[in-house]
Amino acid sequence: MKYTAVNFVSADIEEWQKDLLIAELGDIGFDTFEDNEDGFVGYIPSSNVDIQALETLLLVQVSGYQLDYTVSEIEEQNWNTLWESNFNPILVDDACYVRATFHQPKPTYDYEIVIDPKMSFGTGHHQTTSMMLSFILANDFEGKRVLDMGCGTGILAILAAKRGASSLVAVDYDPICVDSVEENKQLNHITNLESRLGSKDVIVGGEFDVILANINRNILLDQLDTYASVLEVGGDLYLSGFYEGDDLDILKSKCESIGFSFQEMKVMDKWCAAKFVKG
Ligand SMILES: C[S@@+](CC[C@H](N)C(=O)[O-])C[C@H]1O[C@@H](n2cnc3c(N)ncnc32)[C@H](O)[C@@H]1O
Repeated sequence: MKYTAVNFVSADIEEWQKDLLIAELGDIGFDTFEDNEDGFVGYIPSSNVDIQALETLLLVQVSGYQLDYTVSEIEEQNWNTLWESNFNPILVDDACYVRATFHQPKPTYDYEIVIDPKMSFGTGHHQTTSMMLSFILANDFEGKRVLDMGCGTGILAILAAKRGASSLVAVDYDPICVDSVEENKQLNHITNLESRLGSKDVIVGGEFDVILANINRNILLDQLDTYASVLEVGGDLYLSGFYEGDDLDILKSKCESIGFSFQEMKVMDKWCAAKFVKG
């Protein structure tokens, strides 16, 4: 499988510039980013990218930051070895230890998740994943039917399973992520998790008590009506992948207009996560 990479060639690219690039490329489906020796790179499966949208975005937006960039296609395999050298274990809220297969187990913590992310997003290192894991740790999942939309590695569904969820559906439109969920559920001995390839179309008609969706503002806005149609009254909706401020206000007002009430939000480095309940 081929990936399209946009490489921002600058040794001293600022953190705020990276955040903006993540937000803007995220709107057209980029979800994997990393620093490398030449600068900052965003990746997307080539089959998911609209090259015209990408070129327009780079021309109109990114050139405004005066950043040089190159666009290229890479093979998935090249990238797999990169994350392995960069992935350190991470501890969330002193309770959930996330590690790769090649790290030593740490039985000291309440929950341990073993992840083999390959090309998928979701190791707990990104602020949005970390805040969603915090929500899962702090809320009741016992006996709940859970949907993890935009599941990446499946990390959120895996923690929800370990917190007692009765059944889980993990959905991603990227086949690499679906393979990754299958692999990660074995690594974590999870037997009640079903992975599905697709998007909001594959959940129509479903019934869930909890929805977890860490994607990005525009995709969430597009999918909220579907979430409302498959979530039970009183069910919990956790969203992330957007910024505090305007993004949050826009999502909040859309949620409230379709019957969700806002409960709580978390903010980490400008990223935001929010909990809503269906009225
Ligand atoms: C930010 S990652 C989140 C991964 C993981 N849930 C986490 O919290 O770390 C977003 C994921 O959503 C998927 N995605 C993006 N747009 C989607 C869409 N329209 N339908 C389904 N999945 C989508 C991407 O492939 C990616 O795996």
